[in-house]
Amino acid sequence: MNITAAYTDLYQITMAQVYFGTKPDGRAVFDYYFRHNPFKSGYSIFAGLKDVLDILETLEFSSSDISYLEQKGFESDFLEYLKNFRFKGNIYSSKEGDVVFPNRPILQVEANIIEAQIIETLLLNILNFQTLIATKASRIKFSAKDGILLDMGLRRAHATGGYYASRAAAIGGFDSTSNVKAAEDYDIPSTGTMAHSFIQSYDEELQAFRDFAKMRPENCVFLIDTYNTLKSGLPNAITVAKEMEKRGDRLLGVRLDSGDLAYLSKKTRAILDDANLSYVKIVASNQLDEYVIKSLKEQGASIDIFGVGTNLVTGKPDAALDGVYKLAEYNDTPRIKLSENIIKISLPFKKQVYRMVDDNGMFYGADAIALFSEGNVTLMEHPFDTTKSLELNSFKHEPLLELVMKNGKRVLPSRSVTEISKYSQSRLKQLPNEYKRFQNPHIYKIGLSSTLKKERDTLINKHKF
Ligand SMILES: Nc1ncnc2c1ncn2[C@@H]1O[C@H](COP(=O)(O)OP(=O)(O)OP(=O)(O)O)[C@@H](O)[C@H]1O
Ligand SMILES: O=P(O)(O)OC[C@H]1O[C@H](OP(=O)(O)OP(=O)(O)O)[C@H](O)[C@@H]1O
Ligand SMILES: O=C(O)c1cccnc1
Repeated sequence: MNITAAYTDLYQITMAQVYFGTKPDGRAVFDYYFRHNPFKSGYSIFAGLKDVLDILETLEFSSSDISYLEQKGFESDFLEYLKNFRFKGNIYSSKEGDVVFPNRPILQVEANIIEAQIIETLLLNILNFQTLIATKASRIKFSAKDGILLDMGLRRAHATGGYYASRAAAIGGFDSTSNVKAAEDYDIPSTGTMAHSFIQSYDEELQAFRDFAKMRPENCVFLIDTYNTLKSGLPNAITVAKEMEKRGDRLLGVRLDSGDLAYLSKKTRAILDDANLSYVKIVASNQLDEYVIKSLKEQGASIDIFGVGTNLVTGKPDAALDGVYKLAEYNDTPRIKLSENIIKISLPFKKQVYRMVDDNGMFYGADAIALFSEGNVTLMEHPFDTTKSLELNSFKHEPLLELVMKNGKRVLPSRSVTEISKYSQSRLKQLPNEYKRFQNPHIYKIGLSSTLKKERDTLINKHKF
């Protein structure tokens, strides 16, 4: 997608002009984090990093952006600066695909304050959306278990968001997408079946299947619910599957898109098996989500492949991830944002986050945040409850934030969607099941090093009225 530096909120540019006029060399550290897991989930899957880094490496204001800002009254010396604008900062980030939790830095930007401010909106826009959809996809994968997952959502996505949704779905565990552009650009497997319109355009359903099977025998899947699933679609599919066998072809599957998917899939499986077509797979679609798929599994539905659209790409029922970008340090001095709501008080300083891993390689259920300069952490304190703390000496400490961009250039090669997805699955295996259940999942602990907590409390007291 062609994104220029004007892909931001106006107030970022307005603030940037003031910085330009008063402290053009200021250095800032900003934290990206979110406050709640979406979908009442016990975890989230971090996604969108590659797109952010790709965009930042070449981000510029176009000449038409500059003309527009000129009309808005921005001053000429500032516009000259914007003409040569480049992001030249450093980024420390969690790995894309990692399992992440609320209220701990997932990514930190360390840059000139003007640059760090201008990129805020695009960074939030991409990370919040992809993390939301990757988390949804991962929950659907959790329900589908070994079932294959197809993303069919582009038509129902929020306009061009469908492009990033398909990438995020693949990171969260989807096996392929119907979205040709996303598949092409991100090297995601693409697949597809057929629409009702194709069958409706023929006088006879049987002829529709015959033509399709002759011209597109590879990975051929018949949609069998246009007129009557068990009385018309399935018998016609079986007739054509037998004709395909005579030509040395094999029907890949049939798709159910309405009705009781548990009942129809079991009946369809039995009838296909009776016809010696046990290799023909059953695809199901129709407003599926993690709960419907879980229920279908519990009912013993015979579904090999789940096609999911609307509920995946819109992140239903949660419209957005509440990710924020907060100033933590300015010119090497710590900064804080206070709030009456203690969960909204930001954390000062450049930081590192350590994940506690037990002897079996499983996550213990605690991430500890420390000053970057501390180097490690031995005791983690509850952010506000003084009676709660955790000794960390018995765990392996995994630092989660790594330098991914230095002076505006990537320092690590970008990974393919397949690699990120595999990494995500392996990290989810390390997360104990109690954090993955849908109802009242265990709450993963986030704590502060004693030094960070003390420094934060000093700042709270300094700014308290
Ligand atoms: N056995 C089942 N258990 C739980 N949910 C199911 C089952 N079968 C289907 N569903 C889900 O129930 C919903 C049924 O949708 P709906 O009421 O629109 O019926 P429909 O069969 O799609 O009718 P239409 O012919 O209008 O498409 C869908 O979300 C579908 O995935
Ligand atoms: O239900 P979703 O999870 O959003 O999955 C995508 C839906 O989109 C298609 O229907 P549509 O009616 O748009 O076209 P069709 O004629 O191909 O069925 C497909 O048949 C699915 O039902
Ligand atoms: O390939 C399919 O079956 C498909 C693709 C998009 C939407 N609905 C179905």
